Amino acid sequence: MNHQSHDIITESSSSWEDLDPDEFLNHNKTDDGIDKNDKNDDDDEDDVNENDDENDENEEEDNESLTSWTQEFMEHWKQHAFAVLVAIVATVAAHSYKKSPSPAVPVPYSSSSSSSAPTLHLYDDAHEHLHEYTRTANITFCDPFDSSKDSSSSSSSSSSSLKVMEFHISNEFLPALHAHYAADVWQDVNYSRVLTFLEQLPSHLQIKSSSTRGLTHYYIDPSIETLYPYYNPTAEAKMSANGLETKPLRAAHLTFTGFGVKFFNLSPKPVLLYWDGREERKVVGEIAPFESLGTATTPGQSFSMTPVYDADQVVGRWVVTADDVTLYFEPMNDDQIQQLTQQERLLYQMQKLNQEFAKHYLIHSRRAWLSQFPRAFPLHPMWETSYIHQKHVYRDEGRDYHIRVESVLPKVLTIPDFLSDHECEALIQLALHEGLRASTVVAGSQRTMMRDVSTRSSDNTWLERGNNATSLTDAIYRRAARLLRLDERLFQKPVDDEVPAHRHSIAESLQVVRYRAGEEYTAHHDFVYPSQQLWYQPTRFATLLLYLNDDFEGGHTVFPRAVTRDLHDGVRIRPKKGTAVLFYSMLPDGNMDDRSQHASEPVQLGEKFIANLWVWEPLIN
Ligand SMILES: O=C(O)CCC(=O)C(=O)O
Ligand SMILES: [Fe+2]
Repeated sequence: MNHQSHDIITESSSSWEDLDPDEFLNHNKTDDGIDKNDKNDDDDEDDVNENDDENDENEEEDNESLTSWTQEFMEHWKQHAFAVLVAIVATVAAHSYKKSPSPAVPVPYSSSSSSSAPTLHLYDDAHEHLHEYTRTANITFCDPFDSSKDSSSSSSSSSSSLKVMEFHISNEFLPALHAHYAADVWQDVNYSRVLTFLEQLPSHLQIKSSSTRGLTHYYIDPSIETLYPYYNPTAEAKMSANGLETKPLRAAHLTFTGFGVKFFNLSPKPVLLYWDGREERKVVGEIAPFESLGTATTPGQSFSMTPVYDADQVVGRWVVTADDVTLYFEPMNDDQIQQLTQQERLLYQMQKLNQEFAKHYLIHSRRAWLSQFPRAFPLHPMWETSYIHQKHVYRDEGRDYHIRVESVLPKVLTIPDFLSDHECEALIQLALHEGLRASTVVAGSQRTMMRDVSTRSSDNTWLERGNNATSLTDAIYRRAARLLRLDERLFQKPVDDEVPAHRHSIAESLQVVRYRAGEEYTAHHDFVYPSQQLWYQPTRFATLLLYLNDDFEGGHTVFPRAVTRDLHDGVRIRPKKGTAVLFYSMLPDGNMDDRSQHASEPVQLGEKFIANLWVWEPLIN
């Protein structure tokens, strides 16, 4: 069985330093021969409560197997050095899987069909895309004393948008790191085993200094020149007093100033987060102890926090700016931290570990870390978005589909004629038949749904695949899977009572939305912020937005933060019946893409119909 190596090096070793980034990136995909414990893959689908029950039942058995597990864990880490060696070989083969193909020299406005034929990722069964999953897949650790080489500068690959980065973890947070590695060995989907056996979590790191050095990769924003490879500064030169001056390319200054913020509750009590308006405050959501909650906002906005059961006692207030978007409610002093239960202390440390990583990520990438460390890089493939207006063509069921890159930062692509007129009309009829209800937005770390007309004023309904006695939705799911280059079986719902459940889905039901005149969806992100206790860190990875009509005015889809040379309002897409918009909410380094923020402008006249198909990574929550 394949399992990724856990790359904590306790003794001075130069082997990892010699890896180039490609090797480093993939060397976790090593068969190190360690058997995982008995947890069946089918457990992946269990929800949190089911897992709790199962854990109670298995507690005795678990206690017995703990010693052998500990040995296994020890063995596992000892084999590290060997794993690295094997990995160097393995990476050559694995190279193409994790990395986007080397960008060919861009040819402006031409079809690049031959280089972009879709490779479908087919699996023997629908779980296979997770067989090698570990949460720590893309990090590795090394001896802090071995500074014989400066890893951060040595290994960046010109063909890759990912660059090696070094980060440091204070030793006080090492138990949290051990917990994540233990979760990998246990495949502990909700950390219930980790939290039950935390006294026995092995601590194998013999660290002699005050911090541990780790390595991972971060995504580098392509430069503005990269986005316009066909830009000719000489052709656009202008006359000045001293003669001809070439015009450098500059990114347009954006009028929209919004961004995502993430609030952390580093206290053992649940709290409520509020958005403070001039006259009233609105609940954004509840944040469970040691959990977080994110939302989209604008500079100068005030947020406040109260205990759940005392709305008058404000315990924190923040006026947000784009420079500081991860905000902590951290009321405990050292004594209070010591008084926490062991479970609470571990959860606290896990958040502190994430915070420490986030600082390093920000320094390197200049982006806020909105995911939870450790977060594996996305397993799903992404279409190459090397430059604006790049084109791809792929063939599906006997016809060509043309893709055009609308934006690189964020990654937005359009596919005209993805649906036929007849399919668009049939989907609208199906939705009307099902009945449309007031749209809601996700709120709180418990992810409850709330109506908020000031944000999203539309109506919607959900169309399940196959459950509508029609092959229409089924055909759309199949086509969407092929566009995303994913096995269409990953888009199937588990069949009720199927034992063992051979399927799980990474796609939500199709959501048909209707906007009437005046209705809109203000700038938001489609990704969600998963609990730090979820091993898979499930979140929305990509959105496929389908325009079902265009006989209305207004209602453009806007990416107000898209980087271009001249569009101050970002990229605006005029709805066209049958066109699909595909955009990614994640970056290749596992971070959420803050720039993926988007909106539906108000409809001015008539009614706008769209369908959303959300695809999750690495699986649906
Ligand atoms: O209607 C649109 O153009 C955007 C819809 C959207 O962003 C959503 O439903 O999440
Ligand atoms: Fe959206």
